Amino acid sequence: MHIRSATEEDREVFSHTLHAAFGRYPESPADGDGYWWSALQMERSLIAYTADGRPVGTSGTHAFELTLPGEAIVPAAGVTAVGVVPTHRRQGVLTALTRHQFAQLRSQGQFLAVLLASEAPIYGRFGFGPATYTTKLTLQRHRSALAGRRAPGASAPQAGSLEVRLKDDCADLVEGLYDQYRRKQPGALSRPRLWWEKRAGQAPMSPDPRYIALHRNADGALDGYACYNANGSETLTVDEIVALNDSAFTALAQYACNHDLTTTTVLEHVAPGSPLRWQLKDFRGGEVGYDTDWLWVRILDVPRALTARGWFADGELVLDVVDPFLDEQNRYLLSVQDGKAQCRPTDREPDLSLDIRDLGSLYLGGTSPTTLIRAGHIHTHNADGAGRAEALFRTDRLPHCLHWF
Ligand SMILES: CC(=O)SCCNC(=O)CCNC(=O)[C@H](O)C(C)(C)COP(=O)(O)OP(=O)(O)OC[C@H]1O[C@@H](n2cnc3c(N)ncnc32)[C@H](O)[C@@H]1OP(=O)(O)O
Repeated sequence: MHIRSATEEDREVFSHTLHAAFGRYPESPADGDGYWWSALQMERSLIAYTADGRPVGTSGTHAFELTLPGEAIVPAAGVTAVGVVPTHRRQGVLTALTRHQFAQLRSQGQFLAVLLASEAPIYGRFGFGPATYTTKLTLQRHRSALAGRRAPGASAPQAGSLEVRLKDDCADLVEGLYDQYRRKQPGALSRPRLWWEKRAGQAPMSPDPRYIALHRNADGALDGYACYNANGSETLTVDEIVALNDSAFTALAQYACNHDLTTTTVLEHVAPGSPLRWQLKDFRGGEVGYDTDWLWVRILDVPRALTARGWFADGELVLDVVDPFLDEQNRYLLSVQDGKAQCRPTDREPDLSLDIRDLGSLYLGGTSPTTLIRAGHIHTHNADGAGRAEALFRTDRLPHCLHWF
């Protein structure tokens, strides 16, 4: 087997090999806009060939920016289009593609890779850990009334306004709002221009017909949108609500739940920690479903990764990090002061011993160290290691990623 980087001329071969891996016939010729793979950059993609020249495996990366805790924005390679044709599975093709890809990424100075996993058991062995989570909230219209604010002494924000547009009539506003939102939201990815141009991915970028409810604050400034469709049924489905503040999110959710001729509203991609359920008069009015992992993180350079994010408590922790896939083991002293970290090799006794995949899970602040200690994945060497890790990795806002790729 040999692996080589693809070129634009390989797009058709790449697409057919990938689709064969999924057992799904391509919906259109490989160059068709409006399909998720049209935003793939061939020069960032790999193809694996058998010794006799048959293409059997694919993988690629998107050039994303990822927002870290503390609103640090860093490059992240979005691993995608991973597929090995059924006749060549379990012979190490993906393993070889991933080794090749990580070597390339490291040689380019990249320190983070991220992905969405088609199946959860695939990627842990390569050092990826689930780092953001998502839920689907289903609300019955008759149980979705809001309770109103009750914070003693706090004044209610001034009411904003809503406007309904066809998605294709306000694509530029939606793109701009998403970009403002993702820069503040830990765990969020950029949506590169190419995705909007190619109408790649899922709504609101894809050509699927949708309405957009735009929200403006009391001063008339745009601060959120909901992308939705009722499709003539009694269920209104909201693909995503993107809001620059909680008031806009609440107003858009309330709008979606109060739509005439519908009985049920499904909010896809509600962030863990969203205040919405707490705002309902009936706490059980929202049924949580599809509570699952979303973005997986692979750290390729521990010191660079840990010093890139913002921190919210001072402290020190010695981490013994094993990376079985890359056959590496290193011990680091992580010291945080005034929101900034230093991370250096050390020979001090460790506080925690952990696998690189578990460090990936902790990295964005969406997974508690205590949970992974209790699960038996992280070993703590002293009585206060868990508490110090908990205090150190905690963030001001839980990470969330809306982007599908
Ligand atoms: C980010 C994305 O693009 S997600 C999309 C991933 N692609 C798909 O789901 C398409 C359908 N599946 C496939 O194409 C293939 O089965 C792949 C890509 C998931 C795996 O490719 P393979 O070449 O078979 O993987 P490879 O042989 O390198 O396997 C390495 C190890 O992972 C394990 N493994 C691979 N796939 C799976 C799986 N789906 N579930 C559990 N274990 C798996 C193998 O058993 C092997 O374990 P071992 O080292 O203990 O023997």
